Amino acid sequence: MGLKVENATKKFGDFTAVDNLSLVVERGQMYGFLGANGAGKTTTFRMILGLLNQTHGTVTWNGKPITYANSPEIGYLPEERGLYPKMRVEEQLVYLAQLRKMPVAEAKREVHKWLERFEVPHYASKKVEELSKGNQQKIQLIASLIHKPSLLILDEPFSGLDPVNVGMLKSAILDFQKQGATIVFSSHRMDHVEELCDDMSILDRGKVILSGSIRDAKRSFGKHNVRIKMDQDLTGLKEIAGVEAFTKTHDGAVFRIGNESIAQTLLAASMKLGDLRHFSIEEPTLEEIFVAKVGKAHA
Ligand SMILES: Nc1ncnc2c1ncn2[C@@H]1O[C@H](COP(=O)(O)OP(=O)(O)OP(=O)(O)O)[C@@H](O)[C@H]1O
Repeated sequence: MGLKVENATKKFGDFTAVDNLSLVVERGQMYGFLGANGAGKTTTFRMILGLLNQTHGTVTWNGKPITYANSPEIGYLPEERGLYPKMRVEEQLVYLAQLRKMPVAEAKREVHKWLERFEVPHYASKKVEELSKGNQQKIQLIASLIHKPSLLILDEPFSGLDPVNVGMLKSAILDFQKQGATIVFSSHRMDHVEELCDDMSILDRGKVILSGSIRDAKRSFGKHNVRIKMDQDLTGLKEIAGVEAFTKTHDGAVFRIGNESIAQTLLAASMKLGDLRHFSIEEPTLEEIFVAKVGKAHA
């Protein structure tokens, strides 16, 4: 059960935007969908939602194809956003909830609950076009989940938001997952995906090039980062055999190593330079894995 995409392919003329893509998202999971610009994320979402017909393949939600009948179970925050600029916020959200079979009184209660939660209760009677981009995004998120869907698909939900609003939307999405929803979201921000998801897929030119748990991806990547904080210049240590990358930071440096034994060499060498304030061996970040995998696929 859950969301199952099997061998989905989408061609636009001769161009294959999504190529034989398969993925499974278990019920209750928060799943990250990553890929460079044009990799095929939005096209995949549109196929899942039935907004685009796939050239081949099948999509099911809890064992059934997604059709008009089960569409109230689904929520979608589209990349191109889809609010009516001239319509007032409350009127619009209630209308959208009703389309997904929610009774008016309940929809009104939910609208006010969400506007309060997002600290914009006074926007209920404003037209969408009067709101800033970030505040429109809050309304768009409310529109996608007000009817309490069991599957929520979010295309870049945090783009264009300031850090306070990112935090607000993240916590709302996490709470929604805790209530049992299955959530799939795309993002170019690997740190958001790392923070929120256990599992993910990385898409490149329409194909899945890495998928599974983020923890496994980190373990199998076989690289570590050594972070050293000290006042002395650490540039010379990048010449140590086994150091694959070196990044200066405001308070020291980070060294990428392919073998953990190099960490001991770095520790000994840095202690010779002076007083060490901090030394740690860190897992690779999802961003490093993404850059390495997508870069390798293009080499
Ligand atoms: N209607 C269409 N007709 C022709 N080509 C299309 C159409 N929609 C998308 N494409 C192409 O399919 C590819 C995948 O696009 P898609 O929007 O799915 O990528 P994406 O991963 O969502 O990108 P981004 O991160 O930039 O939003 C792109 O090369 C795009 O130009």
